[in-house]
Amino acid sequence: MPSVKYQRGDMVMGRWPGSSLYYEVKVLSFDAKSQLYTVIYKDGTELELREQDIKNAAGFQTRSRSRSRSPGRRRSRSRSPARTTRRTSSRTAAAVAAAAITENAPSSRRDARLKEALEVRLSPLDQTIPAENNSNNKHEQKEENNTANKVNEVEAEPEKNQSRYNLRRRKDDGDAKQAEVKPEQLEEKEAKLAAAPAAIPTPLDFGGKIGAYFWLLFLPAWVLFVVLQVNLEDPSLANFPPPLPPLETFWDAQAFGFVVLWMLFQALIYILPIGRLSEGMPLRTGERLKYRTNGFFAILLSSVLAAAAVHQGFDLTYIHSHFLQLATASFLISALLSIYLFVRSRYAAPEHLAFGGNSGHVLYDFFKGRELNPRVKSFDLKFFCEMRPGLIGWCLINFAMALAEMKLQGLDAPSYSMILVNLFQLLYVVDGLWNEEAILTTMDLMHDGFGFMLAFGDLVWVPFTYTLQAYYLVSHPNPLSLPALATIVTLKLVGFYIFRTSNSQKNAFRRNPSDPKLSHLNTIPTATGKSLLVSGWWGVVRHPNYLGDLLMALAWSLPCGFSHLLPWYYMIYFIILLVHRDSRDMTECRRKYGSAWDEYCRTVRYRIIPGVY
Ligand SMILES: NC(=O)C1=CN([C@@H]2O[C@H](COP(=O)(O)OP(=O)(O)OC[C@H]3O[C@@H](n4cnc5c(N)ncnc54)[C@H](OP(=O)(O)O)[C@@H]3O)[C@@H](O)[C@H]2O)C=CC1
Ligand SMILES: CC(C)=CCC[C@@H](C)[C@H]1CC=C2C3=C(CC[C@@]21C)[C@@]1(C)CC[C@H](O)C(C)(C)[C@@H]1CC3
Repeated sequence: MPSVKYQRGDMVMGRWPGSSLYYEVKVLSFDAKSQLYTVIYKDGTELELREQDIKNAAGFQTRSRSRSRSPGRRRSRSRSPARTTRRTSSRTAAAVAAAAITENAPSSRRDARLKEALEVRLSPLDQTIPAENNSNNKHEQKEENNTANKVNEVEAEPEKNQSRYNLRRRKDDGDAKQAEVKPEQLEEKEAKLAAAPAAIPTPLDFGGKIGAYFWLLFLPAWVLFVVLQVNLEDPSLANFPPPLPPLETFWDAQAFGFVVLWMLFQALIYILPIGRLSEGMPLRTGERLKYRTNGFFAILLSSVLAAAAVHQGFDLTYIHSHFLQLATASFLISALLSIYLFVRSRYAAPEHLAFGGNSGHVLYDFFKGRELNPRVKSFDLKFFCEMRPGLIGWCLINFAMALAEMKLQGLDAPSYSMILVNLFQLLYVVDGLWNEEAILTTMDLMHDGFGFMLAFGDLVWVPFTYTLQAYYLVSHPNPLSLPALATIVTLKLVGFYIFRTSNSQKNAFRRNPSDPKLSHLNTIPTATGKSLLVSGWWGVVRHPNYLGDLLMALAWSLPCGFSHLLPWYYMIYFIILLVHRDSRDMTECRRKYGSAWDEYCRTVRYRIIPGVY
């Protein structure tokens, strides 16, 4: 080692990056080029530190009980960033370190330190991950996991340490004078580190606080607008403001009753001990929740119920004639549910909140959702709402629109356009329910809190705006030529193929990275222990599933023709939604995977449309 301040073998105190915690470490080497020391903590964790993050052990006061213990040794009372246990399993070291600061620093210093902590980058050390590992079928052998579990392995067998991390600041923070806090003063607070990721400030999505006000007002207003438009002979954006019906027409006790009954019926099916119990992805706490994935059974039973109702003489066109009242009832239920979710989240343990789910802005948190997986016993509210009442309701409403079209147009059978829209969307929903387990690896289930956005999205937005094409066709017939029909069907099938195979590929890989069926795919390892697919569909664009979904959306609008913009609403909304979702996901993945994500983006250059975007 060249002549530098600390020599190989020196026992010194190393600052845990982004925090004011110092632990005893041994210097392993110094890299003159990067000016970084590689140090090893007592639990076997290796990090790269700058000189100013290292102090002579002599400068620290000693107390026999705990001073010289490494983070990994303080079993009983504290957890260190370096030795997060399974309770904190999916947190990156940077996140943990950031949480440490929120707990330890007085508020005046806290912001500056948090900023610094969030600028820490976690990336794999090149020398521990040979270049050929980067992209040649080396799926990680274990269940996808994380820093914490790796660290646990390290503790058990330090000599087999495969998980080194290189923590560097993105920007040099110049005068980062850290108040030294003695380790023993921090023990109790450290114990809380595992629990506080939601407290880490993350950039606010959706326009932040002001955006939340806007969306809370705009989304219901937009649903009202389109629902009122679709009834008009000539729906247009220019009809603004639309003629509002009298206030009392919005409320209909019977419609409300039907919506409640529908929800209860779906809830009943959900709790039936029929169908698989699937495991969700590991949570921060290391826990894996179980989900009853009997969605396909639910849609079958719902179809039987619908058929029985028609058979018994129930006129399903009621749904068409009471659309506004049913939408109002669903809106009320989603609003009540959102309030319940917000209130219960105040009592939720911090580790149960979504990352960034505690911004401190009441309205923003209410909108975005705080709790990640709110459950009443084993009843998972987010999973249920996302997959059942709204999604299956969407098909029921479409079917009712087909009946309404026949009734109003005096047809013996629904039009081709109506049949296409019904079949295409039914296929989409049935596929989603058949592959219900795959939703457990989507953003909504893994990252997003459950609040107004999703409650309203699932219970109002999906059933009452995704059905607009069918509703539109009831009173705006659009005959289709055979070539047009064949083209639309082909488009739908191509889109569906891309959508399904790419989603299944990712889902299978996340569930079992060493699945032999995927062994031909190349991957990039990340410091979290998870890898990223870099060939197959996920090597074509970064969101192949969005591409397939967009092609399908196109096939849903085409049968409605080009006379009005309204049936194209879904397509336009969907482009905006997916582009925004892609950028949210990029931010989230960059946070999680650091330089490995950048490498993925360099390798797979386009986001959704190859060669275009
Ligand atoms: N009809 C509708 O209204 C909507 C439909 N959708 C559809 O739902 C489906 C799910 O969408 P969504 O949840 O947004 O996104 P994805 O299913 O694409 O999930 C994104 C996550 O996948 C993982 N990932 C990203 N890149 C890779 C890679 N190269 N290799 C392995 N894993 C990777 C990351 O999570 P990690 O690494 O943590 O596993 C990332 O956060 C899509 O098909 C979408 O089209 C979505 C929204 C609305
Ligand atoms: C503007 C607003 C209120 C947005 C909320 C967005 C939600 C409507 C969507 C977010 C992700 C969704 C997914 C589906 C439906 C729409 C929402 C809830 C989905 C269940 C549709 C069926 C698919 O097969 C799917 C399971 C992949 C999909 C998952 C994401």
